[in-house]
Amino acid sequence: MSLPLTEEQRKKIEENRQKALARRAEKLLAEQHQSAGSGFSTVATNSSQSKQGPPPNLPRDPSKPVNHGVVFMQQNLNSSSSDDQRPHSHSFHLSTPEQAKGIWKRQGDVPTACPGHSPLGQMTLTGISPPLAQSPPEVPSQQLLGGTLGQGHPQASHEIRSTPFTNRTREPLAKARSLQKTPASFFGQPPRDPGVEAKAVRPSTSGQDISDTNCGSGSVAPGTEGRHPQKLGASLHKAGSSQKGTCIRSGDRFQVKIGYNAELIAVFKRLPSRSYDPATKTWNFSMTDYSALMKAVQSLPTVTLQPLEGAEDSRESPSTAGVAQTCLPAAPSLAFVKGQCVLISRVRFEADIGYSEDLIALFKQMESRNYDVKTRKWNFLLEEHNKLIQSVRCLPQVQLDPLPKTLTLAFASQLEKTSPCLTEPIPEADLSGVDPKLVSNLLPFQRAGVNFAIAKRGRLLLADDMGLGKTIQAICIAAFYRKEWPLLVVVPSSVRFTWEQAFLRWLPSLSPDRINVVVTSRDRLMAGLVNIVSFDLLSKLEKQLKTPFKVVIIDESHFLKNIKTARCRAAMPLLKVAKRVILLSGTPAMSRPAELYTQIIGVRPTFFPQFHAFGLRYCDAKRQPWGWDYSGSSNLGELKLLLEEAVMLRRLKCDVLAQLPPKQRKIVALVPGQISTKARAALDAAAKEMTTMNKTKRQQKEALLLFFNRTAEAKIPSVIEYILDLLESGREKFLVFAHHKVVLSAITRELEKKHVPHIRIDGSTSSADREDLCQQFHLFEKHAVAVLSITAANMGLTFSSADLVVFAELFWNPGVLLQAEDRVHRIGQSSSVSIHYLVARGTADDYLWPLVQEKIKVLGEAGLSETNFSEMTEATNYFYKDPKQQKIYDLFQKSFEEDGSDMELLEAAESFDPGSASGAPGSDSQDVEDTVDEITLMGSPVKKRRYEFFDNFDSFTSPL
Ligand SMILES: Nc1ncnc2c1ncn2[C@@H]1O[C@H](COP(=O)(O)OP(=O)(O)OP(=O)(O)O)[C@@H](O)[C@H]1O
Repeated sequence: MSLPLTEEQRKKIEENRQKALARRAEKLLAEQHQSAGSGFSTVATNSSQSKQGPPPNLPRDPSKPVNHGVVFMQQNLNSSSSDDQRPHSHSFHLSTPEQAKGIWKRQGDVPTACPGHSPLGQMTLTGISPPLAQSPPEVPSQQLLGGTLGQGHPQASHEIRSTPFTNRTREPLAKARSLQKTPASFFGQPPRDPGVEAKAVRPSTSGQDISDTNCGSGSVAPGTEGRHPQKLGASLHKAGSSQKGTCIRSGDRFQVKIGYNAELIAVFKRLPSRSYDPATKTWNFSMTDYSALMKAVQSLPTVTLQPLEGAEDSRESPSTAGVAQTCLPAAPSLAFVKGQCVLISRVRFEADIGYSEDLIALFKQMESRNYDVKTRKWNFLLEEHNKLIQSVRCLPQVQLDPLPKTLTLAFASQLEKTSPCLTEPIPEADLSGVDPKLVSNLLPFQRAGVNFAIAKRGRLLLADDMGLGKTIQAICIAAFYRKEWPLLVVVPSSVRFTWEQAFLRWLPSLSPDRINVVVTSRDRLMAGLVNIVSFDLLSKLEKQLKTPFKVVIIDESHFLKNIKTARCRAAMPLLKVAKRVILLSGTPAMSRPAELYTQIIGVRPTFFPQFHAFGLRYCDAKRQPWGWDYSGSSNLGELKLLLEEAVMLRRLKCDVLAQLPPKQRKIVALVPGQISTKARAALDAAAKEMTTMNKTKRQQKEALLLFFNRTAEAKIPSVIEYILDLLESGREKFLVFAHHKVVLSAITRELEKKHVPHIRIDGSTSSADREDLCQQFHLFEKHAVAVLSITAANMGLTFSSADLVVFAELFWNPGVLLQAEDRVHRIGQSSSVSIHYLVARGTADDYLWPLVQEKIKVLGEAGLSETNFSEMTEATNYFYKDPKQQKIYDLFQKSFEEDGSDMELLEAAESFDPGSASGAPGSDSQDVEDTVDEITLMGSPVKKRRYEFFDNFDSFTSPL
């Protein structure tokens, strides 16, 4: 076993070795000069050219021999720091700026023509990239980095792969790599002493060598010349055989992690700030010695040191700034990092970017800096955003994208502020010009909503949860701008008349004849002061518009989510020119942020003028073989902040529950236009029958029953349309009560067709099944509909997982209706319950509804009901006052109140067959089929089945 060498012995050996190397290098230099003089380039030069060919556009003076400035001088460590004494050889110069420019342009095409421009993930002698600061403007940095595939910062390399230059750079790179593996074969010579090879091609660091000229950097700024690339040949040899180590920053010093290497240790020992840590067995140095070390390492053929990440650092070592500039190969491409600023609160943004030492040094100069240990990201006050971005632009190896312009505009006040203020109070709007009835009825959160809208100058997306009273708020906001009317209200067709009722209810000052409900495409869109139109009719009528509406309300604005639809194409131009835009939706986006885009630009047309920019930031846009995929989501926190700041107001039911009544009832006035001609004729005939004189009591009741039954069949299409609108609006779970089997069947058939999960409970459902179905409904995850018979499912069942009940039909006994409502409004229900009564004008509903209201009132007076329907609904003026109508109403009232004859009526209803002219059992059902087929909502024929209304009869007839 031999004893380890002493330090002195090692030193001696090393010195001898260095001398030998220097002698061999000198010898080689002489040989090279000889061959240059005879018109041949160095071996390396020849090889390089022969493999890659001369650059196609490279201006070249054929009279000048190509010499790659090969340097053979042994580097003197003692003088390395500032005084580079290596000889230079410049036998090829670009003499004109055009030549230089041409070369830069060529970089992407022939990257290895300038081998030193192959940037590195780790610094070896393979060549050092020129700093990006030196890059001519027309050459993207990625292009310059083209040779770093897979070696640089992951993001940077990703960028490179996605550029068109990638393919062009791959081939030469592959060549270069293969050269690295087999340098000898590349040079067409047997392997040589790597040390000699390395030195043989060492470029000058103080002057311009051949690689400078090839890269067109003929006029190099003095301070940056040290960054010039090394010769390919030298690096190839070194990369193939060197021992690899890393420099690691530790406070204001750095340590070198590497295995034992005698040459290196000799270098270490010459550095004044050296210190050896026996615990970690590593050497460490002051930053002032960094550049000297790196330069010295360049001359060691057996060592490759990965530099400090992001090291450039003339700042770090002012005393050796000159050294760093001349000797230290800067590492812009090595640590190239790319990222973006992202908003994280109303007043702060974070830098979402990879690690860069320079960048962190810069972050630390920001007064408002804050490091989030959880996200491991730095964040700052918005007011420092512009300053930070400007400073980062000085770091060539960093690309930090600023916040998008839309955000800087939306948060302009925060960007300019000197002291942050989290919430600025929204001023109380002066509503003295609005009908007092409306203003006094606003709940506190609704009033706040109106204030918000007016603070936003009447342009907003009011996205309150369903049932929170968006209608009353929208009417109030629009009324605030009444001087700018006529007003346009665009709504789903099933609620056109509900809106009319709401205007009548809340704005008594508005004469009913000033309201224009557009029903057909022949109607005029601007006939009223308030014009209510469906989405679909709008797209047919918008051409009528000569002057734009200044105030526009869009109900269920998520109907505009698809920019390609006719409804969206019709509405968007109107919103762009309108002064006030009030969008209403309880579910502005049901599945992805892309759905919000049209609504955002509806409110703020200048935000994200290109959808693609929006898609990239918030929809995680990805390029696919077929185009861009915008179905994802990204930066949602920022999107929410942007919406809340400038576009949207959203309150959830749970936020304002204390202000809400336990039940909110709403009358939905169904569109008469949707009752087919046949159904209308049948209804008219039934109504006429009722008013015919000289009828026996029995005949009167039969006529009434027929009218009731005809009403059911006439309402089917509108009912189904309303249910589908609810589903489209994102209503998740709700109950639909109906009385006639034909209605229940039409609904379930449609739900089946649309694959909507649902259950059905009617008189034919056994007791055991009822419970199971109830459970099934609870377990449905997303949307689901329970289709229930008013009389068979109004008791004993709990559906508290829903908070909406829809009555597709009215029933003359309000007790039954209240019981049905309470399937949802019961223990276990934590929300305010919404109840929608679908009422069709010109049908039996005209009489049933006032009857129900009247009865409830009586019950209330008797202390038997807490509910007063008329206070909570719009349709208080529903009742027709003409004598004929009055007669029918009286008939209804009498028939349903006299001698507890519900049983008799129900029996008659049970035997109703919608297809029969008389309503008598046994007739075919062609009539109702035709009715429904006309609007293609029903598929199969309605088959008559026995109704079993009476399994709950006790509860039905018993008082509340
Ligand atoms: N301040 C109020 N005073 C009296 N009734 C109100 C008030 N606010 C809302 N309502 C009633 O509550 C019911 C629900 O209101 P509205 O239809 O406007 O809710 P919404 O938010 O539009 O719900 P959706 O999204 O389901 O359409 C209506 O019958 C409405 O008249």
